[in-house]
Amino acid sequence: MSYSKERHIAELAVQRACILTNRVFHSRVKGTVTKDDKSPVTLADYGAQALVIGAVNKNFPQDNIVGEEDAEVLRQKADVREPTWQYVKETIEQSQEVVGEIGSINSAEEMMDLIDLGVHAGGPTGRIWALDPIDGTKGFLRGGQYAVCLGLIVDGQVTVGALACPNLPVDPKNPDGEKGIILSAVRGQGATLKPLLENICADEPGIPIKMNAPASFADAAFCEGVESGHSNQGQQASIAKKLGITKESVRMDSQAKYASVARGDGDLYLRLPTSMTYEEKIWDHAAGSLIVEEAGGIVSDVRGNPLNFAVGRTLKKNNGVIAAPKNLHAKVIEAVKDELKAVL
Ligand SMILES: Nc1ncnc2c1ncn2[C@@H]1O[C@H](COP(=O)(O)OS(=O)(=O)O)[C@@H](OP(=O)(O)O)[C@H]1O
Ligand SMILES: [Mg+2]
Ligand SMILES: [Mg+2]
Ligand SMILES: [Mg+2]
Repeated sequence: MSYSKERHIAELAVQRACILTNRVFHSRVKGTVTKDDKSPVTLADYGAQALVIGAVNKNFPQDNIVGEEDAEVLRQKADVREPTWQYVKETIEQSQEVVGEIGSINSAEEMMDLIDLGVHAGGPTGRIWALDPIDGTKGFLRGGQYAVCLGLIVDGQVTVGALACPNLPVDPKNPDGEKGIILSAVRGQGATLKPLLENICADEPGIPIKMNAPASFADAAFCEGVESGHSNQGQQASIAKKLGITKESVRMDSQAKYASVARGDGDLYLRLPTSMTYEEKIWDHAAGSLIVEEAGGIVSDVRGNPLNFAVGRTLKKNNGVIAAPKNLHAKVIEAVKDELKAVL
């Protein structure tokens, strides 16, 4: 199968969601709510989830969806529901040209029902879309990196991925220049990049991207997360030292890290667990990991095993994530295993 329709719809869906997230970012009211796990969610996360699921459901009504958010707060709190609905409505009005392809949403009730289609349990069979409506919500709130991330898992394997990164520069050599890129991939067909424009433009073909293949670690740069609670930065620094990496790490939020290594801004992505009981979520890695693999890299857990997307809403068979060029991955895993020998 070519999966060209799935890729096209995924690209349109994440682009439309970014119109909403951008509007919310530039407004005073973000409607931030703290979830049970103490992490933040904003009305932009809810609005983006409704818009993306609307697009998926219109085109692939039989498919299952695993989305990070649910509509419980919106059903209880009119002061979160109403502004979210206003943003969703305005975003659809502002992107009329794609309503024919990715649909409209006609009421706050319908918006909440769409958000709640993301409850699927995941698993080894069938077609399952994994959606992170805003990955890096903390980064989004800080004005840092964030991403709208959508992956299609077919019989347990990530097969299509689209990643919109509104705050990554179009030209990495000009970090203060124009911002916003969209990356996508289909397994076996490579990964591409194009600018994320204000007016949705999905017919533009993307430019194929390739990861770097640095000859040695002395030339390599690694990226890691910003939040010290999300990955073990101390151990990451120690691994970098063991490998002979001399450059400072680049810290950024969200799957923008996968995007950066996929297009060659950086070479490695290290995400060592802060706790061996934390289960990474499939929506935090589906799209990004496929894009890195299709750009020529290897993505694994800290033991070197492939990420297993077939076991539910989390990657419970894995710990941590390592993304590296093919020629360096085995050496990185050796250093990681040495660093973690007390717990592995
Ligand atoms: N303890 C722990 N360990 C690992 N990961 C965790 C943890 N707690 C939360 N999360 C998830 O981290 C997601 C954000 O990842 P980032 O790469 O942006 O983290 S970082 O802020 O750059 O460090 C974040 O995704 P969003 O909620 O979509 O922002 C969470 O799903
Ligand atoms: Mg979250
Ligand atoms: Mg996330
Ligand atoms: Mg999220």
